[in-house]
Amino acid sequence: MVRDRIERIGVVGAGTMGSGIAQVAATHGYDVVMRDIEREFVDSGFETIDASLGRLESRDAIADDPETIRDRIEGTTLIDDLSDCDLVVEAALEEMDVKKEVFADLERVCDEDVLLATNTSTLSITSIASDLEHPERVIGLHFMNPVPIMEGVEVVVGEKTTDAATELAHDLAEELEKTTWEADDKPGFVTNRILMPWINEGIRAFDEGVATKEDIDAGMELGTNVPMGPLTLADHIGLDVCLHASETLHEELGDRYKPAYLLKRKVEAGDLGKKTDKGFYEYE
Ligand SMILES: NC(=O)c1ccc[n+]([C@@H]2O[C@H](COP(=O)([O-])OP(=O)(O)OC[C@H]3O[C@@H](n4cnc5c(N)ncnc54)[C@H](O)[C@@H]3O)[C@@H](O)[C@H]2O)c1
Repeated sequence: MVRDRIERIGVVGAGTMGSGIAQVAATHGYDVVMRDIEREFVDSGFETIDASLGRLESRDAIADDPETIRDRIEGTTLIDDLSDCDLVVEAALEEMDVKKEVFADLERVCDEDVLLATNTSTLSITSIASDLEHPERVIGLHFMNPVPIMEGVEVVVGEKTTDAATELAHDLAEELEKTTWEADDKPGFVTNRILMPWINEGIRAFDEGVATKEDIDAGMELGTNVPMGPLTLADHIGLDVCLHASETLHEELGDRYKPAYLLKRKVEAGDLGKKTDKGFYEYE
């Protein structure tokens, strides 16, 4: 059973992602409790939120004024202040020990029917929930950076996650005007499994002198129609976050840089994509 009447949302971590999630939830009328371990991190989260709301207001992109939205967010350093939340999203450091500790604390302070979501980029939802009494209400709710701007949210379903928890995660993301897709609890899910080798290859190409960093980014932007090249995107994500994600994937998946077997096979079969009307998709 998960509670589906959501009024108050807890956010653990007030960094890049946590502050963004708190902001988006408050923008959509939810009361939010944003928790970090030190007051200075909570304050810095509020600074990020103020700056972002200011930019959005100047573009007429928010319905309420920034102050009204900000007033819906309560900052705290105490985990117990999350006890009256109807749902919690964890966005603390990308380290298994930290996540496990946070979820053990959440299980202690939150009611049994409260959905506990993690914003992890690569760590296993099943592992994060493995020491809990109620792993069935743990799910991945993987927001993208910057949260107020990016439309997509990846819902990651752990071994023990119930259908009701999965449905609620999709519903909440949609309430926040996001569009979801679902991934199984496999390393890197959909996004980072594919994105991280791409970013690492961009970094290697730069290091090996294939082109300047500007030309690598321009090549990928103009040549493949992505909005940002790998080096610019890595800077936006945070190089530490990229490193953690890459290390997890490396540990779990090994060498992912060889061409995929299915790619070779499709080429040999003459299924070259749009130009032959068939690649991974079919075209008219
Ligand atoms: N940065 C991205 O582009 C991005 C994108 C998607 C998902 N993520 C994931 O989101 C999570 C957060 O990433 P981020 O970029 O916001 O990191 P960040 O370093 O900006 O923020 C993390 C915050 O968590 C706080 N924290 C650490 N331990 C805590 C605890 N026990 N309780 C409460 N707060 C604690 C830190 O003090 C820090 O303020 C990670 O799991 C990351 O992999 C990041």
